Amino acid sequence: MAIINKPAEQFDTVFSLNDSLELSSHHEHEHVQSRIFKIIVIGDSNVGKTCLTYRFCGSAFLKNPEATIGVDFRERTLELDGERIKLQIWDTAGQERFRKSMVEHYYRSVHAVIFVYDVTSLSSFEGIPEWVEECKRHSVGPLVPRIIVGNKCDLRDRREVPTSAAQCLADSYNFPLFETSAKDPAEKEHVDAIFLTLAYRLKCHKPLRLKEPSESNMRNLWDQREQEAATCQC
Ligand SMILES: Nc1nc2c(ncn2[C@@H]2O[C@H](COP(=O)(O)OP(=O)(O)OP(=O)(O)O)[C@@H](O)[C@H]2O)c(=O)[nH]1
Repeated sequence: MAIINKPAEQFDTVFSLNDSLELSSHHEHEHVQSRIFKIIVIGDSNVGKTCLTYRFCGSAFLKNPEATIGVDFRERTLELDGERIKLQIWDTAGQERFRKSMVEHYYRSVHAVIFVYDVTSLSSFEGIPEWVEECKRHSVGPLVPRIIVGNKCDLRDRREVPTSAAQCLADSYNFPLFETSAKDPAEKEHVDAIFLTLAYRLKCHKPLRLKEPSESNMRNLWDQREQEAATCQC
């Protein structure tokens, strides 16, 4: 199952699997400039944020992911209607102790947000409003596109969050809702659709060329992440 709703005023283009679309690795055509968009993926620990981003950027299902410490960066370049769009995806840590020093970085200059919950975990779904609040506290404005994603739909017998409840919540925020599975290979296109929906939305509404974060900024973040991993007591 993929796109559940599509409120027109929030998302005037929702990616359809029939749209013609070219995807390319970011190693190709390095000389061609792309517009770059930062997307953060947030939600409770263990809901599958890493697996979803890995599925989108690397195609496969990541079998034994470790808890994210700080942040992991992945990116994928798309060609949409002849324009190159680079999605820089920030896979954030769900565990509070691994987020602490990074939170400000997550939200700085963010272009879109994906909230993830696990359909087999009611508490992860009930946590979504708190994640929405956290975005607000960090000044993520109302025009920043947001999507709610229910992951792990392959675990049909263990579902705790009915689609109707999720739809209700999504409607209350006027965010699109997707349900999918990072694990089920048949859902790969639907995982793509989540990111592509955002890419289309960003492409159509952000005409400015955005600056890519400098190499040194990215290095600083990585250094911070390494330090956190080294001092972690777990
Ligand atoms: N059955 C099933 N398991 C999944 C799916 N996605 C992720 N998992 C499993 O859920 C667990 C957590 O996945 P992660 O992607 O590491 O979760 P996360 O949200 O990034 O966790 P943190 O890094 O702690 O925030 C792993 O054991 C995955 O194998 C899915 O779609 N279906």
